Amino acid sequence: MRKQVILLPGDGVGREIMEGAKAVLNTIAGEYNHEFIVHEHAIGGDAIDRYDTPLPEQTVKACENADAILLGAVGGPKWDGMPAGKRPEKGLLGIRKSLGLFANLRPVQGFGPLVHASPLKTELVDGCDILIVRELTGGLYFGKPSGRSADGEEVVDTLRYTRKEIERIVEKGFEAAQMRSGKLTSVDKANVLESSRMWREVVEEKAKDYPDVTVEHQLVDSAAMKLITNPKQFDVIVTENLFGDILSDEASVLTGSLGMLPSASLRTDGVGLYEPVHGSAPDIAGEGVVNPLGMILSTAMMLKYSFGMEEEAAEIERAVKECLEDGYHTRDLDVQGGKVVGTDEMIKRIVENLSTKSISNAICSSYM
Ligand SMILES: NC(=O)c1ccc[n+]([C@@H]2O[C@H](COP(=O)([O-])OP(=O)(O)OC[C@H]3O[C@@H](n4cnc5c(N)ncnc54)[C@H](O)[C@@H]3O)[C@@H](O)[C@H]2O)c1
Ligand SMILES: CC(C)[C@H](C(=O)O)[C@@H](O)C(=O)O
Ligand SMILES: [Mg+2]
Repeated sequence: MRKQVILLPGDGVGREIMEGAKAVLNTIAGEYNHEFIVHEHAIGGDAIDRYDTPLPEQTVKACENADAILLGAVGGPKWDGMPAGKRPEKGLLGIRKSLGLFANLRPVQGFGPLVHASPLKTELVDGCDILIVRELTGGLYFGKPSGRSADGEEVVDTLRYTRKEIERIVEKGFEAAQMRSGKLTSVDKANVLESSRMWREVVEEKAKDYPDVTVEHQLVDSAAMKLITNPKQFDVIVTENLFGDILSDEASVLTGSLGMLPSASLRTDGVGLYEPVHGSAPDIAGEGVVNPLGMILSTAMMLKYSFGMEEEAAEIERAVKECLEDGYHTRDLDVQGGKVVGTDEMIKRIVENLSTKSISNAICSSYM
């Protein structure tokens, strides 16, 4: 297969982890006789520095014409004082919105040595397999009005959803639950927010179309507590934009590191943007210690969801798993008895593992 992939390394550790994605794509291309035509474009702070905007027109055009997009991370203290429209994060929100990528899938799995890396008790984490389905192009992130009054003494952000926007993401949640264990937890704040009350209504209506799925509603505050006290009660969680953002970082604790989580941002056709859940990690950028696995697993998700390359994706997941089982990990993972290696060494080991194909033992095959 021949596929066009746009790389958006972005800021901070973004460029370091993108090396992992590139190395893995190169290896898969060689092993399976694919051709990945990659072009790099600017986004975030990098784009502000070079083009005075976090989302240059040429970046949007290239992404619109691509088969899929890989993104590292955006943001950092260098751009913290920028006005709202010129913050690096605007570039990320802008590309999600302009491509209509409303469905954000964030799988969380405690597997292999990761169950010991988590600060939670092993028996709580062992076997955890959760998919967070986060709405990505609505809610507080995009509602108007948003801003400050002229005297600077009042601020407003608007939480807005249309019924249609809720319906399409809730459907994704049901579809995912149907393909997995058949359990869907819808997370909202229906005791306070009108948007959440409509969300609940939509979930109830849609439930009639999916009689094989068991639905549960949870309020976001107690759901956040249960996520780390009894995580195995969850399979698919469907929730709105901001709740999904917060719950996914929290859920990363189950894996021992925020650096482990991949994500896919999708719409109804095959085009997607794939990025790790973590940010630009300015505190460790440039040190060569960042965990590249969230980015590498995001690359696997791209192969699976955008290109239908199930076997290739499973190979990457196997290589990651085996590398961790062999004891190699970056320093963010607190695995007793393991060997701490830097980012480059971790990438090198994954590539070596990939080149020695063995029976597939996918860790992420049940994403959706
Ligand atoms: N998708 C994105 O581009 C994205 C996501 C989240 C945050 N951000 C941006 O990143 C910047 C920093 O935000 P933050 O510090 O709150 O969150 P962060 O996710 O960048 O970092 C949080 C903590 O986790 C650690 N960490 C994150 N990823 C890691 C990895 N792969 N390996 C090892 N350690 C890792 C960091 O060192 C830091 O201590 C902000 O500008 C924020 O807006 C961007
Ligand atoms: C950087 C920021 C805009 C982004 C979000 O809030 O969506 C990030 O935290 C994420 O989780 O992808
Ligand atoms: Mg986030």
